[in-house]
Amino acid sequence: MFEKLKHGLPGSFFHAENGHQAVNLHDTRGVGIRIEQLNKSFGPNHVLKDVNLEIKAGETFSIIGPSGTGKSVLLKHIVKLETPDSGEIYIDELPIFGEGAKPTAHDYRYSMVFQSSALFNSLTVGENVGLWLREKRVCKELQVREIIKQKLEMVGLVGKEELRTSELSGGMKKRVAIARSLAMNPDLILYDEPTAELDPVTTDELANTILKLKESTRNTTVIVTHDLNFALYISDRIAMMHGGSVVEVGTPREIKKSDNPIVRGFIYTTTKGIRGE
Ligand SMILES: Nc1ncnc2c1ncn2[C@@H]1O[C@H](COP(=O)(O)OP(=O)(O)OP(=O)(O)O)[C@@H](O)[C@H]1O
Repeated sequence: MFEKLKHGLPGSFFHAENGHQAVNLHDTRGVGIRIEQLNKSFGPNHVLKDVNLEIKAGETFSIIGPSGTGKSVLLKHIVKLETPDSGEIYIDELPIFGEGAKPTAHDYRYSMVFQSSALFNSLTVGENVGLWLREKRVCKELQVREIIKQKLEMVGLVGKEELRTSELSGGMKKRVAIARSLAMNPDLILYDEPTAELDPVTTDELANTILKLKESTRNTTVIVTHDLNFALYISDRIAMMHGGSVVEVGTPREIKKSDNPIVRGFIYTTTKGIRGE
């Protein structure tokens, strides 16, 4: 069954660079990301305009901004689902694109939690979480089961292994998608609009889940969201994108106090006038 599924995986939601090496399922480290002068156009649409950004190892970093401003496109470049027209991304100081980029030089694992959760409805919760482990045959079945249990516990879904994903609420699906991403102990985890389609209570629960995960993992977390309150609550630092460029970077406190009119306008429209402290 998993051989079949391998060909149907929707995008690279988990990936190990230097995949020929033995997978260490225990240690997690954060990776540092440096984005330099990144440009990307789709036909006449110049989406990313000289984007520069530095994300520190172990940070929870959110990229916020209005719809259509290039946040998801930027995220896709970090996981190489898109290739830039110019510029470079360095992960732990090693380039991932242009000349000098050697996939074998990288030894980090990354996974992405998509907006849609991208779960297999025909599989149970446990089977979805264990998919990568079984596909890559990284450990024995007994250990796979232990890891599934452990990761479900980490996202607050104890004892839900046998449920079909079609039976779950949107918030639970999101948690399963996170547990599945955690199964490989990623050094870098990326979320694309994690709160989309979630109600305020479920959004709050998800925020607390992500915060709690940071107590037990050392990975770097990058989140794309237009949900300002969510970003302010969970992030170490936030970048604001506008019109394809990064217009401000700072801690939640700095963002709330920013004098940048674009940031102020975004805060005003998304919080209906709640001003920074
Ligand atoms: N594969 C693609 N081909 C053509 N245009 C694309 C492609 N991917 C993204 N775009 C365009 O790039 C622009 C930025 O899209 P992106 O998805 O990054 O926006 P966003 O800031 O994440 O907003 P949203 O939250 O609405 O997705 C949009 O104009 C979009 O239509």
